[in-house]
Amino acid sequence: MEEVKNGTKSGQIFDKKLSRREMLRLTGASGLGLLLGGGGVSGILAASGAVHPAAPAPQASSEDIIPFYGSHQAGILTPAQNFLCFASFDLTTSSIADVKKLLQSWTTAAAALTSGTLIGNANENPNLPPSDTGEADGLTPSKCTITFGVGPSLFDGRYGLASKRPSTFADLPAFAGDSLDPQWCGGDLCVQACADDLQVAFHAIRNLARIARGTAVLRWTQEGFQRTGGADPKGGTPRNLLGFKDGTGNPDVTDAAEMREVVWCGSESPAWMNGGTYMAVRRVRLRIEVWDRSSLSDQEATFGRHRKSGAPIGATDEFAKLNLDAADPAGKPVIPPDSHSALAHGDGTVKMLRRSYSFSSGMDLTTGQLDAGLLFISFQKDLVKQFVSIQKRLAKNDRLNEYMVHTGSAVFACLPGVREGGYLGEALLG
Ligand SMILES: C=CC1=C(C)c2cc3[nH]c(cc4nc(cc5[nH]c(cc1n2)c(C)c5CCC(=O)O)C(CCC(=O)O)=C4C)c(C)c3C=C
Ligand SMILES: [Fe+2]
Repeated sequence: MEEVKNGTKSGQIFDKKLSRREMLRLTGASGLGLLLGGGGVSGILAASGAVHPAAPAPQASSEDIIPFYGSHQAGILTPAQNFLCFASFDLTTSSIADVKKLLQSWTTAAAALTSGTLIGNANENPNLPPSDTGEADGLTPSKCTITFGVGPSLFDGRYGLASKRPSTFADLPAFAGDSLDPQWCGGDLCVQACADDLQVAFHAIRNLARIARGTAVLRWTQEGFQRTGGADPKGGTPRNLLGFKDGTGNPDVTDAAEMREVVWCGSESPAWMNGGTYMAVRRVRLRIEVWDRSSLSDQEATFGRHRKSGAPIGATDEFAKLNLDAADPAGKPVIPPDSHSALAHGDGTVKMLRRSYSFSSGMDLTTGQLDAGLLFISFQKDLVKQFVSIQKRLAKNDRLNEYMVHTGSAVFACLPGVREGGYLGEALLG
């Protein structure tokens, strides 16, 4: 391993054909098995920090590239791309140095993946497993963003980080009606890869998991989708699987002051989270078979909005303000107080930025029903004041509860953005 880290020998690996004997000598006694079985060449490259972008894909144009480096991570305010591949990881190492090395390697790899270049420089050598798995070779970057977070469990006793955990950063409390399956919960690290092409997003997760071998393993994954830009060239608010426009009431991501108020952590947070944000993830299965049998007026009363326009009940403009005081001549509220929008809105002072994706993961073999729903993702600067307070209200009274069940839950601290030459989590682990 050491030999590979040092310049000349790694140069030999990449430039010259190696005999089997040379290969064994280079990789040490158990080396080749280790190389191929755990992490392969990209694992070695990752461990040595030698993951370098190759030549850009010829078709890549600037509109296809969302810059990876910046003061905040991409994939948070970025308008949601067509596809999502989400992965939660468990660390298997007991060494904080390994965690740091992994985040350094992920940083270099993510910069390559989001610019549409191959990972590593062992993609031509017939004697080595390629350092990039290749399925995105020649594809455009497709607006790929890769957003990284760390879970509360990173701050348990394993890495000496307990004193750095912000007091409000903990697993979410149990909510009424939760039916969580541990298979869809938690994680030490998360990676949210979004792109306008599913193969590009999948490629990102696959290669980051490959690089992590020996240090972290996948805990759970979920793919997601929304309507594509091709199917909706005007880019209206996407509809969820219940047929309703979802995202209308989001705060304006172009309003920097509002984003500082709602999303970005500032000086009130520990320095390592300055410019970061907290992510809440809930895997929500929708009872679509039940929903499909309910009347349009029941459906609209459930959301407090019209299905066709997305406007609040009683209004015609999708973006009209929710008037929760409006009443009909008999004094009955026009928007049901237990509708999803009314409860989520509350008095309008507590907001979050939602960036969810629909999912369809085959069927439940025991019931014959679709395992489909919403991978709810929200970003906020304070999980307790924002996500928890809204979800408590919803869990208790939301009309939508009849049609959904929360089966997975996780929270992550999405690290601040990375400057060129820096790495993810530098302020936490540096
Ligand atoms: C705790 C936060 C929320 C969860 C969980 C949640 C689940 C969930 N939501 C929909 C569909 C819609 N949500 C809508 C609005 C809305 N939802 C939340 C929060 C949670 N939703 C908020 C804060 C808001 C905005 C309220 C406001 O101030 O106006 C809407 C209406 C359109 C819109 O504003 O986006 C829909 C539709 C589903 C299907 C779901 C779980 C599966
Ligand atoms: Fe909602």
